[in-house]
Amino acid sequence: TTVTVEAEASHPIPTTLWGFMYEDISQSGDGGLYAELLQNRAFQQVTPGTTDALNAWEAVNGAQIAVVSDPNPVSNALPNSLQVQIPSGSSGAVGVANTGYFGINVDSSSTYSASFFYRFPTSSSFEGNAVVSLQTSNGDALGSVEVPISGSQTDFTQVTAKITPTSSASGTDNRFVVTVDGAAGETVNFAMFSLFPPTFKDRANGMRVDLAEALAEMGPAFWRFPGGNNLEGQTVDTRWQWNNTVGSLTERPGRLGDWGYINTDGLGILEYLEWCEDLDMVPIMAVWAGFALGGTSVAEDDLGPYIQQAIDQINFVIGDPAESDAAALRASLGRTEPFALEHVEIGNEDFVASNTYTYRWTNFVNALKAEFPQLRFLATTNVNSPVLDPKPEEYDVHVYQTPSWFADNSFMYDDFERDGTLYFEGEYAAISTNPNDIFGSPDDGRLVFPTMESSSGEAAFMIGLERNSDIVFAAAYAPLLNHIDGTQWTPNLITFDSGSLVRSTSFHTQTLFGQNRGDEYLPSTLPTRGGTLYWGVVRKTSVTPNEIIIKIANTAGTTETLNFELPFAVSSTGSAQVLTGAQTASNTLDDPDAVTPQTSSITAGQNFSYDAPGFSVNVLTLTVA
Ligand SMILES: [NH3+][C@H]1C[C@H](O)[C@@H](O)[C@@H]1CO
Repeated sequence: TTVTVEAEASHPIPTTLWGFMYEDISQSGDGGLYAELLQNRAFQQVTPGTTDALNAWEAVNGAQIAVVSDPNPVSNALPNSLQVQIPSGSSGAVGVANTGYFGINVDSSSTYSASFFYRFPTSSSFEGNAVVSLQTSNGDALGSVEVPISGSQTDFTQVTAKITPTSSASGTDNRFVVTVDGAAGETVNFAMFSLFPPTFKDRANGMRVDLAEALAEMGPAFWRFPGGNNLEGQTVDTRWQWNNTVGSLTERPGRLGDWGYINTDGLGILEYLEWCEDLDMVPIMAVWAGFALGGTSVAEDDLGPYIQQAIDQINFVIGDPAESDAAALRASLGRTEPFALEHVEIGNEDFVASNTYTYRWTNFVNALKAEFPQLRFLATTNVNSPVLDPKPEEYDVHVYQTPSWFADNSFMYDDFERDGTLYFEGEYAAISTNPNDIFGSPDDGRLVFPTMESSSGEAAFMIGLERNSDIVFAAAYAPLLNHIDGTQWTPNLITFDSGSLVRSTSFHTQTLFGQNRGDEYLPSTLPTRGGTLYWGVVRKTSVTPNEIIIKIANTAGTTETLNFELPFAVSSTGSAQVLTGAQTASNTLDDPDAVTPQTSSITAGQNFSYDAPGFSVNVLTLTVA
């Protein structure tokens, strides 16, 4: 294959092109990126007296434990507490243990911040210590600290403690334990426990370090949040609501998320926005748009309060504290300056409810555009179907398909009319090798981890997105994260457990694109539509001398030779970063580095040839002479 490259750029490449779609799915947030180690820490949204209410909690040494609706709760947002009754005649350390999110990683090089609220429902003369410890599941102490508690305390008060383990655990089957001396035979109510390891950039209430660092490696330019289906709620009342996710953790009620587990909302709108700044990402923020996933659409005449909530949400992000209560709330939480915000998405995947989106879109966008004329709003129905008023400036397009679909549709946007509309390829992934059952189970073709076949297919598609980045301003693989022990969707970019993570072959593909961006697109001989070999050429003008970056995807199993003919001289040697492996090669938690990008130097020059291995993603970097 001969590839002739033009000297004149066709268009600038948007800085926002490669980034992340995030939602709390498969414990991506709670139990994942959000660093809180305790599951069910505050008994949010559970029914007192039930077994489920005690999820992740166990009695220690004979304590009688139950979640109760507390007559004197720690807050109105957290009405439940854990009542621990120590039978008279007990002896030794008696209390409760939390098993975390399928385990707790304990590293002796870390100091852990523990806290809980307690009160004695009946005043007592007890004066003693609670022992707060990290233990292996068979009771070996890893670290512990004592905190004084008093029977005179009948209103909730918070105790905090730092635990520095004296040894690291061999695995993650560990527990957080709070006990008192059983001889006292007391009853104690506990509320909102918490256990944090060190966090990314040491932010309070922050992110798990290894996951945050892996995400940063991909060089993302944007962060779409809070969903995805998890924005929507199965019902109107359980939708994501920005104002329930801000302020003190004792003021956040949590909600039943759309993926079947309770969201603490400890990772809330302000934490998301600060996270965007920590990774130099622009937010693409969604507002709830009147449709709940269970099928309810709010009637047009009833949209007012929800539109106001969206206006408040946006004002929390960019408003003037002197003009808006929501912006004043932001300032009261320490952030006077507005955040950067340009794109607001109206709903999620409203093609499932396009019959009501026609009026929901019109009402939301007309109101929001009037309040925030500088913002651009994204529609989430199929492009121009139904026709929407006002005509959307931007659409969020999603596709989950087979690896070959992605190669076959690398030219999808070449055929789009250039009418000023911009496109966000907001979710895409090759998820199954079975075209007749894309969303099926692993024994019917569904991928559990990405493979070199799926990742090279995605790369072919991404090469098309980059060629069409005059109208495609952003694109994200989805979903981003999953906890191996609490997954609702595969494959994912990063799979993790309580103590480790794996960078999938698609993670490496995203990194190869995110870390090798050009500023402008150089047209070249077009790949064959429906073929198996794809390439694209960009120029990086932000460095001197400029760099020419050539991305190549080979979605077939055989090596392909490309002969490049450049319109100007480049250095005689260049670098090649190559991700390649067998068709079904995957990185897994058991073998996290089975397939990793390899960098080597290549012979280059104005005319040179390059052999792209079978099932490969290649990035060639040349220096203009
Ligand atoms: N159903 C998919 C599409 C939706 O937007 C996401 O929440 C889901 C997984 O990424």
